[in-house]
Amino acid sequence: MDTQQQQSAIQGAKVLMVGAGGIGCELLKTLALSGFQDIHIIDMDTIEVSNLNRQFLFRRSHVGQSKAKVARDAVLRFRPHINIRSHHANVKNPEFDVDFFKQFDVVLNGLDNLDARRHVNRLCLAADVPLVESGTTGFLGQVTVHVKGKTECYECQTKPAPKTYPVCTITSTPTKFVHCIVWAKDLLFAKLFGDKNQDNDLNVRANNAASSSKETEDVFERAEDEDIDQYGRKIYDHVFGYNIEAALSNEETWKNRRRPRPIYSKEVLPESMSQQNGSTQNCSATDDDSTVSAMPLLGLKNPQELWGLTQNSLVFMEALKLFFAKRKKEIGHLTFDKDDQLAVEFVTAAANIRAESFGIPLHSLFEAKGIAGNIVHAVATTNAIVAGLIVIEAIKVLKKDADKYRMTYCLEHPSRKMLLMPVEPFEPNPACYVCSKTPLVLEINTQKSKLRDLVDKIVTAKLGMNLPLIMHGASLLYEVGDDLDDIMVANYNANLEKSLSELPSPVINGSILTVEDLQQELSCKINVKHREEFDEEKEPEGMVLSGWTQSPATNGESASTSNNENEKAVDVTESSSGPEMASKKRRLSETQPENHKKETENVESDDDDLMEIEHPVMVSKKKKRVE
Ligand SMILES: Nc1ncnc2c1ncn2[C@@H]1O[C@H](COP(=O)(O)OP(=O)(O)OP(=O)(O)O)[C@@H](O)[C@H]1O
Ligand SMILES: [Zn+2]
Repeated sequence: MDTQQQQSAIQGAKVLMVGAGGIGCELLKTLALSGFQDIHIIDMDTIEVSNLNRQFLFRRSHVGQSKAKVARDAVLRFRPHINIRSHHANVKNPEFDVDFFKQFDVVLNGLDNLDARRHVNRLCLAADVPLVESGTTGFLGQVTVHVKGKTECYECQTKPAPKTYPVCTITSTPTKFVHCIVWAKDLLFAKLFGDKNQDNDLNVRANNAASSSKETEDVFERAEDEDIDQYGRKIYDHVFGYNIEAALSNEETWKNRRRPRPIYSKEVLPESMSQQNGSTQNCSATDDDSTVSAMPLLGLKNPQELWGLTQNSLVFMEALKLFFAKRKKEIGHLTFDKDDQLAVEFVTAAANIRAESFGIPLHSLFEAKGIAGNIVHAVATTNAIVAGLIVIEAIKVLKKDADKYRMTYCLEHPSRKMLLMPVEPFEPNPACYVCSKTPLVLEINTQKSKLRDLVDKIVTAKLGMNLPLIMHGASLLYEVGDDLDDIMVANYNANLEKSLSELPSPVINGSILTVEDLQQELSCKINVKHREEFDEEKEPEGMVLSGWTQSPATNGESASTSNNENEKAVDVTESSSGPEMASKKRRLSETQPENHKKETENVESDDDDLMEIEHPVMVSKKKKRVE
């Protein structure tokens, strides 16, 4: 195809871009400059100050406005005659159904979360529209191409589960700062300011459980007339003092571990907090409650500075008071948000006090925020490179140049002098439940587990279904939708509370469930296996879903790259702790079988196990796409 034909393919194409953030801004600009003329953008977010350093289509005056709309307007200024439509909405909304997707020639993802990526993958499969998927994490990035029936879909390869920590490490025996952060944000912050009804393992208790000074259930409740300073000290003493003492009384735990030190407020805080320069009373009446912060009240300016125990204790108290004084209405509904300054201050301080107690090095607010928010600082250049690669692949897709499709990985360290590693796409995984409709196996205690557990932990969390429907034989057990009448809703709600074996159509060992999402046009079968016991640490969900494996046929085979210099192949494996590639294996492709050469390189991973990020997934790439 000559340049003229390529240009007309570009000009005639209708493109959907999902996400107008770091990658999206670059992508929209590159699409417009490459000659694309009909572009839809979906983004659900508004612009934040923290976006401005890299999302260059946005200015300070746009803060609070729709990303999709502002991005559109910015590009129309230098390409006024092209057609750009913006949708300030969640791509999971029902209006973006299969018919909506069918109008596009290609869909380009610039998203930042697995959930939305999976949803778009399913709609692209259902609408039979090619998808170019992307992601970046710092210096790492990737662009992959997914064409139904020809290449693997986005979900053909299992994604590494987010990093989790054993409950007892978090509640009783932290050894790293990240453990203290998880405790401060998921347990303490959630207990104080989040939904009170949620289960919470906050209370560290000795096995005899007798030594906690108070009825733990009551400690976190603040009585109407309770003085806020008293309340703050009570929480402080409970979580950093009594609970540590209670834990210490369990001698077994500390046989081979460093013993933590209980810390009480009277050791570190002045008798009266009003003696300090910080006090909520000093807050000016004009303060915007949503941006309220403890740091300025305590004369703390530099987020990169390391605070000592006393400063952390003061921040802890001050932040807690500010939540009650300024953000009372939100208490009971808050979840930790890395962009919520007061929440970050509270979590940093609490994590540091706990770290001090356990002899773990303290961290600055800046560092703590990065850990708590799973932040890997974005690199604008990686986004720009990835956006360019997306457009290159989109053009190949439009030209139907299937043999030229490439998945490209941006590496942090050169490998054979290359920072961009192109790999041929692979064929669909026959064991993929999304594109190959392979049945799944669920091991579950059918007598104890409720339908609600199945819906929450498997259908929603694992299978990523938005509007699920669950059937057993001809019996409809559960469905979600707007058009259900009251009787149906009541029936389904009643079913949710029943154990699987008590359902109107009992689900027992050997039962086969059909789970569907009508919006995603996805249906899969689940073979149920009854199992009595689950390992609390290793299988905390109390059920195990399997059957969705890497394609067995793909193991050990190589893939050729586009770089014909040596026809190399890459086998990129992600480290369990994050996006760093633990090892990269390259070998000569099938085109040079007599020379099968294998080498492994280690790429240094300089991060610890601190992230649970949703990031580009670098997995083993093994089998060539069917031509
Ligand atoms: N379900 C969704 N529907 C529509 N847009 C989405 C959805 N999920 C994520 N996005 C958008 O994808 C974009 C991802 O961009 P990016 O990774 O740069 O994140 P960000 O939120 O802009 O930045 P940061 O997370 O670093 O503060 C965001 O603008 C976000 O609103
Ligand atoms: Zn698949």
